[in-house]
Amino acid sequence: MEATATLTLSSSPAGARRSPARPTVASLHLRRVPTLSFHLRGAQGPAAFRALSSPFPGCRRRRRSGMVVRAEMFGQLTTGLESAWNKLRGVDRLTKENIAEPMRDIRRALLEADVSVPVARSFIESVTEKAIGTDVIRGVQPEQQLVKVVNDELVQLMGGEVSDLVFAKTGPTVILLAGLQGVGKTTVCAKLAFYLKKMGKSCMLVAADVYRPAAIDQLTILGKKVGVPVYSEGTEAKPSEIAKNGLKEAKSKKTDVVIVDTAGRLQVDKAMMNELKEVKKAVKPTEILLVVDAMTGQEAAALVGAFNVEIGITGAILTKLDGDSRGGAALSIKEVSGKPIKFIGRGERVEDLEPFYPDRMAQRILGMGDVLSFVEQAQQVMNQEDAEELQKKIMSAKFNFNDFLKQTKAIAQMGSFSRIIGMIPGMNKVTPAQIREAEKNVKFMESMINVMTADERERPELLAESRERRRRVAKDAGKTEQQVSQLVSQLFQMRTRMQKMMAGMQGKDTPDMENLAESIKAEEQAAMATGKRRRKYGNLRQRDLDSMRGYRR
Ligand SMILES: Nc1nc2c(ncn2[C@@H]2O[C@H](COP(=O)(O)OP(=O)(O)OP(=O)(O)O)[C@@H](O)[C@H]2O)c(=O)[nH]1
Repeated sequence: MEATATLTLSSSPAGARRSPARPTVASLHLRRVPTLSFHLRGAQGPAAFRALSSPFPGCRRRRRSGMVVRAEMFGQLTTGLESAWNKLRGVDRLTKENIAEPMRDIRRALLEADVSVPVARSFIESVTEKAIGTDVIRGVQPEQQLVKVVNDELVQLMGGEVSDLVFAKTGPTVILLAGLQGVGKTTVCAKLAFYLKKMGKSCMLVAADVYRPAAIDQLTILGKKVGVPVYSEGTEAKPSEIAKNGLKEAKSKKTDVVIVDTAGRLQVDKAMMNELKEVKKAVKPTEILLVVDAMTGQEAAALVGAFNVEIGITGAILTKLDGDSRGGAALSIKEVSGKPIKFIGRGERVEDLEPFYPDRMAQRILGMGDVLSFVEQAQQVMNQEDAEELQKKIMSAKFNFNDFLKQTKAIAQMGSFSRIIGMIPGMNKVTPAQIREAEKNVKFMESMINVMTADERERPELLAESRERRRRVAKDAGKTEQQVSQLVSQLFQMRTRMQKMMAGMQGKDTPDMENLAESIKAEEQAAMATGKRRRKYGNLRQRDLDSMRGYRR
C-alpha cells in the first residue's frame, strides 16, 4: 500500500469507528467528506481492501488498484435488516422459535449501526414481544408483518411524532445553538435562518463565538448569503453580553427569531458549560438546540444527554447525515437523552436542513424510500403549473427534450442524484458508481439537447426520423451520430417507463421499482437496432419505434 497512514487504519477499521476522540486518518476523512479513496498497491492490496471495505457495504473496488468508499445513509442497517426478513421466507406464522435468528440479525445490525447495547436490547425485546403476539393476517406474509412491527418500533425509538420548533408568544424567539467544535453550528445558523425565512419569519444571527475569529467572518458571509443581518461585537466582548445586546437590537427591529451561534470546544468542559449557562441566563432562549455530528454515532446521543443534564436543552440538530452510513445517532438520541431530534442536516448547502420525521426515517432505514420528502423537495423547486404540465405530458406520453431539461434542472436544484436517490423506493440498491455514472450522463445528454432546434426538442420524433438531423446535432455537440441516436432512443424509453409508473400509481399495475433502478444502468447502455429499421432509423430500438408510433397515433 502506498500511504503508511492508511495502512494503520486497515489493520483496525472497527477501532477507528469506535474511538472518535482519537480519530484515525479514516475517521477524520469521513467527517469531512462522504467519499474516500484509497490507493492499494502490491501483494497486500486485496487483503487491505477486504479489511478497509468491511464496514462499508456500498464500497466497490475500482480497477485493480483502487477503491472508493461512499457512505450511504443507513445503507448498512438496511442491508442488515434485509437478511433478517430473508430468514422468514416460507414460514406461515411468527413464533418465538422462528424469529430468534432474525432477531439476532436485527440486533447485530443495530449494534453495527452504532446503537448502544441497552437501546438495542430493549428494541429487540419490544419487537419480539409484539411480533409473537400479532395475529396472522390473510394475504400478509409473516416477514411483512415483522417489517411492520420493526417499522412501528423504529418510529417510536426515534421519538414518534415530529417535534416542531417552539416560538415565543411575545417578542423575538431566541434559539441558542450549542455543540462541540466543527459539528456544523455556524452552518446550521444559516440553514435555520434560510428555513425560517421560507416560513415567513424575519431572522437575525448573533455571533457569540468569540474564540475563533474566523467564525464571525463565516457567519457574516453566510448571513449575507441567506439575506439575514448578523449582529457581532468582535472577539473582545463577553458572549453573554453580545447575546443580550443582539436580542435588544432584534427587539427594536421587531425581528421574529434570533439565532445565537456559540463557541465549540474539542470536548465538553466546565468553561464551555458555564459560558452557555451565562448566555442562557442573559437571553432566556425559547429553544436551546445541541448540534451533533451524526458520524459520531452513539457518542452523539450521550452528548445530548450530558448537555441536557448540565444546561437543559430542548432538542438536537443532527448534522452530516449525508456522510453517515450507520445511523446510530439518529436511532439513539431520543432514547438515550429523552430529547427529540428537531432537524437533520444532509449537506453543506443552506438548503440542506429538514425537520426530522421519525416515520419517514424509519421507512428509509427499511429501504422503503422517503417519497414524501422527495415530493416536498420537488415541490420547492418546481412550481405547481410546471408540475401539473409535466404530469399531463407524462400521462399522454408527450414528454419531450424540453421537459427532460426542465426535469434535470429541477433535480440539480434539489441536490445531486446521490442525495435524492435514497428517497425513492427501491433505489437504495443503486450503487454509488451507478449514481456517479448517471450524473455524468445527464451532463453529456444536456450538451446534445442544447444544440437541438426548438422544433426538435418539442418533437423528438423529428430526430428519430431524420438521419440528417441526428448528424447535424452530433456535429454541433461534438458527439457521434450513434450517441445522438442513443439519446433519442432513451427519451422514448423514458416515455414508456413513465407511462408504466403512472399506470402503477393509478392502481392499474404495480410500479416496478427494481426496473426503475435498472434504468439508471440503462442510461449507459447503447440502444442498438437491427435489420431494415436500422437503415432507416439508425440505432433506434424496435420498442422505441413502437412507442413513438403510439405517440403519433
Ligand atoms: N457533509 C456535510 N457537511 C456539513 C454539514 N454541516 C456542516 N458541514 C461542514 O462541516 C464543517 C464545519 O462546519 P461549521 O459550521 O464551521 O462547524 P462549527 O460547529 O461552527 O465549528 P466551530 O465554530 O469550530 O465550533 C464545514 O466544512 C461545513 O461545511 C452537513 O450536514 N453535511
